[in-house]
Amino acid sequence: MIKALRLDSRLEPVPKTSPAAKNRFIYAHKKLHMLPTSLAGALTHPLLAAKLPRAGLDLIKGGSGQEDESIESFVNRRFGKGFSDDLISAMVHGIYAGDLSKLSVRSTFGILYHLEKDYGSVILGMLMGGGAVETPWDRTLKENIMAKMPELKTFVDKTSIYSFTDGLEDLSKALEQDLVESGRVNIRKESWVEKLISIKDHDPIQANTVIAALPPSKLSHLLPVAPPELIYNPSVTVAVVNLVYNADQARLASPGFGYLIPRSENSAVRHRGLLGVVFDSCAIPTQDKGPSRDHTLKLTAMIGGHMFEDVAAHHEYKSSPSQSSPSQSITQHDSKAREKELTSFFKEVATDAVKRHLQIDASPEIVKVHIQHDCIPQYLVGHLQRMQTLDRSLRKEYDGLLAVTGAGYLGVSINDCIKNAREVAESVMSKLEEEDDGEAALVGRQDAVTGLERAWFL
Ligand SMILES: C=Cc1c2[nH]c(c1C)Cc1[nH]c(c(CCC(=O)O)c1C)Cc1[nH]c(c(C)c1CCC(=O)O)Cc1[nH]c(c(C)c1C=C)C2
Repeated sequence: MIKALRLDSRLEPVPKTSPAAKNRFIYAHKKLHMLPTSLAGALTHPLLAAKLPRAGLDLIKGGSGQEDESIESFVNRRFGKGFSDDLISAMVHGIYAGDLSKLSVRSTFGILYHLEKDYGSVILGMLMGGGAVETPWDRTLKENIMAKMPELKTFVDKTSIYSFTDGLEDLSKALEQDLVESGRVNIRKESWVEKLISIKDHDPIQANTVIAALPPSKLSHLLPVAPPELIYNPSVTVAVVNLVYNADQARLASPGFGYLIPRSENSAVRHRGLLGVVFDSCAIPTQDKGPSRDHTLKLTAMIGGHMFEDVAAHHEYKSSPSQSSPSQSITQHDSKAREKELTSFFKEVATDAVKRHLQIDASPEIVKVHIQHDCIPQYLVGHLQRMQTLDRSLRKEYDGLLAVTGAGYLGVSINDCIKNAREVAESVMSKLEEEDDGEAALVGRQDAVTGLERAWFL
């Protein structure tokens, strides 16, 4: 897609050899520790040394036969209590901003679930090279892409992460421009969708099929019969605080991608919900093309996630102790005023964390706070089974007229979202092309496209 959108020249790859690729940290016991990059590294990590003997049980325990459970229960069962508190909870903060006691192990760390299922042991499975979860669609896509662009393998092998010159927004902007220029797509940004109903010969828009990329709970409001699976999972809110320091006054002692705060160190009170800090200037150094390059240190702190409401309530309670309870204080605040007050609180949390964790005493020259409401869906235990049920009900209730895609279903990462969207769009197109009368091809068939087909293979 990057090639098709002619974005190659704006690509900012970070090689696997760079400090950002090699050094990811966890803040625990008042200092930064390197995050392990492999299972062997995790098992011999100093933070886990005392727990290591118990972890060996994974080799002899056998599988549980459970369909799904929380990440915490899986890790405790296989490696012993305490394993989740540091490394695993930090990783869950750094991907889902989530609570590992609630998230589904099968939907978030599917590799662990499959290693246990296939080999009876995570360690053994890894040693035997198992675990990769690949659906038939993944295999075909990989084969097709590799055949068309063999040079991509070298890029993937050499690259840790990538962004674009003006950030990931470059991708959505280029996609929009390309679609509009093609003349085949009509983007209606100002239109408000009130209901999705199946009718024929009716204004204002007729469609053979609808592919909804809305968050599931938003989609549920538009449907006459909303499947309950659409409103099961919550999403978390994350406060993103960008900090810019003068590089003469602020240096990173340990260059790398950034650091994460594990559950063991965190609480709404002590670390005030800090999930982690990205070292932007070091993570993607080539992105800054302006005169500020090499003269500024840019950091991004992420706060809240599954702790957001607790942190906000605690802060509000502290700032107006006359209120009788934290929850009461939230409802009595006007939401705009609340957001403003929270913004200055998050600035303070971020600058204070940088001072204490990175020993940067200078004041930032620029601070920007964006509160990203409901930005990461939380796949709760049983998510995959619910997606299978949803797949069935979309077939039954909507006759193949409605397909779904987006972060709320089968993967929160941008790569997953693009892959799943491409898959559903291609399947819908090929169904329409299969028969002369495209509408007839999509309606009332068991092989209708729902966008959730892969839920049966994960
Ligand atoms: C401090 C909080 C967060 C950081 N990133 C995110 C949060 C909530 C969000 C996020 N990170 C990842 C994803 C999914 C994939 C994607 O779209 O790129 C999301 C939604 C990727 C990711 N980040 C970390 C790991 C181990 C992963 C998994 C894939 C990979 O290995 O790249 C770790 C990590 N995240 C953050 C930091 C500071 C950090 C490590 C030090 C920030």
